[in-house]
This record gives sequence, structure tokens and C-alpha cells, in this order.
Amino acid sequence: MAAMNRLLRASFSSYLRRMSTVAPEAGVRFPPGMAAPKMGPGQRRDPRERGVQWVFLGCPGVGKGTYASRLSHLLGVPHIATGDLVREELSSSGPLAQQLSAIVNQGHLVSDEIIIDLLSKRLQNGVAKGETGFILDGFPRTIRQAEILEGVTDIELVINLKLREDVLLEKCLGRRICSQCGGNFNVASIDIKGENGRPGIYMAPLLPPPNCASKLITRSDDTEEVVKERLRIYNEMSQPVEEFYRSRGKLLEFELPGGIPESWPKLLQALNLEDHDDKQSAAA
Ligand SMILES: Nc1ncnc2c1ncn2[C@@H]1O[C@H](COP(=O)(O)OP(=O)(O)O)[C@@H](O)[C@H]1O
Repeated sequence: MAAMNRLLRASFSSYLRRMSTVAPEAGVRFPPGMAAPKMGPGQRRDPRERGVQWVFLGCPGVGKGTYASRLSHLLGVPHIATGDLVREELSSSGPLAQQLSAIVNQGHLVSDEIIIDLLSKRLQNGVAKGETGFILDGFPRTIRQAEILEGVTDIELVINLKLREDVLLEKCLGRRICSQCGGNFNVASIDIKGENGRPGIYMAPLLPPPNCASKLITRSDDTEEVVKERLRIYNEMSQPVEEFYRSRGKLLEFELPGGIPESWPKLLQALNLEDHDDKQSAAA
């Protein structure tokens, strides 16, 4: 634990040094009622004066990647998804690839040590390129990861995306990636009618442009058996992380009302943010 702390602290301290020199980030306000962000060690400025440090939580298939990526463009901070870091490592011929593939393809979590190591390297590379702030997606996923992160930096806001359980599996099974451009799509068409006082939900598929249509691939861990195991592990290992942040006054719960055109403007509203390109991006 001490070695991991040192590793992550080294990365974050480079961040904190940079942040004291960057210009104010325009238009970032915090949700009403959210506790004022506390200052982390070594931070003297208001955290709103530099890139945000936010985390996205939520079950597999909920759409963390989609919304985290949109917010990162809007706020000018990197979207760092630990699942992407794991997949990059998997597609390399590095020494870890074989070990990781067995774990990921069973729907299990990679060890905290490996994930922290991948994340630290990603952060260090970002610092070298001048990045400030971040939106983390898929990290922390265990209480131990959350405690380590809390010990080395000041997470201001944790957005917990929620979606009814019966839709999550379909969304995961509908995920497709363009093998050429890396674009993410979803061929699942969700149209559940409301019944017994429970509202229905409609989520249109997110279809690829003609260029990508013949190049679509499915993640090897998006099979029904593995997704069910990932959902079970999320409930066991990652749900306690929600409580970790709830008890610290940092958790914003957001129940997705439908697909992107309906959910994106409501998420921005919940975050007190405005997207001037809203009309175009909601249709994307
Ligand atoms: N923070 C983490 N801790 C442990 N394992 C992780 C973490 N982030 C990603 N992984 C590994 O990478 C896989 C894919 O992650 P991700 O793309 O975030 O999937 P999901 O669709 O389940 O949210 C996970 O099933 C897990 O094996």
C-alpha cells in the first residue's frame, strides 16, 4: 500500500504543481447543495481555477464512457478510462498482456497494483503534455482504490450514473467499436413501455456512419456470461465506493432518463453547466 501511495502521489504532485500556474477554467460551477470542494495538500488556489478533478461511477453499460468523454471535451480536461488503459496494454505485446487477458475475459477486476501502475503512467504522460485536471472513468472501483486516491488528491465531484438493471445487459451486448477509428457505437434499441407506475425508457441505437459500418468489432468481454459476472462484481466490489463518496458529500446521483438526446441536457443541468454546442452534440 505504501509503495502504491508513493507511485500515485508522484503523479498527482506533478499535477498539483502545474495547477498553481494555469488560467481560470471558465463556466465551471458546482451542483447546488454540493459541499464546497476542500483543498488538498499543497493546493493553495480555489480548485475551480483549474481543470476539474471528477470521477464517474456506474455499472458496466451505463454509459460512463459516453458522458465522461462529452464532459471532458466541454471542460477541456482529459477523459481517463482505466478500462481503455487495460485494453491498450492488452493489445500490446507487453509482459502484462497475457496475464490481463485471462482476468478481463472472465469479467474479474485487475489487481489494484496493476491498475494504479497503469493510471500513474497515464497521468505522468499527461503532465508531460501539459494536461491539467481529469475526468476518471472506471476508477476507483474498490474501496482500497478510493482510499488511495483520496490520500493523494482532492476529488471534487463524483457522478454516479444509474440505469435500470434490465437495460444494462442489453446495452453491453449492443456495444460496438470501429476497428479503424476507435469510435464507440451501440446497436441496441431499447424501447420498454411503462407499466405498474414504472416509467418506460427509450434509447435509440447509436449507429456508426457508413465508413465504420463494415469495421465494427465487439469487446471480447461483452459476452452475456462475462457481462453478468461484471455486473455481479460491480455490485459486490464497486457499489461500496458509492457509499464512500456519499458519506463525504461528493456524490451526485444521476438516473439516466433515456438516450443521449434526452439525458445529456439534463446531466448538464444537474451539473449547472451549459453546452453552447448542445443542439449539435445531442444529435451526435
Ligand atoms: N479500476 C479498476 N480496477 C480493476 N480492474 C479494472 C479497473 N478499471 C478497469 N478494469 C478492468 O478492465 C475491464 C474493463 O473495464 P471497463 O472498460 O471500465 O468496463 P465496464 O464496461 O465494465 O465499465 C474490467 O472488467 C476490469 O477487468
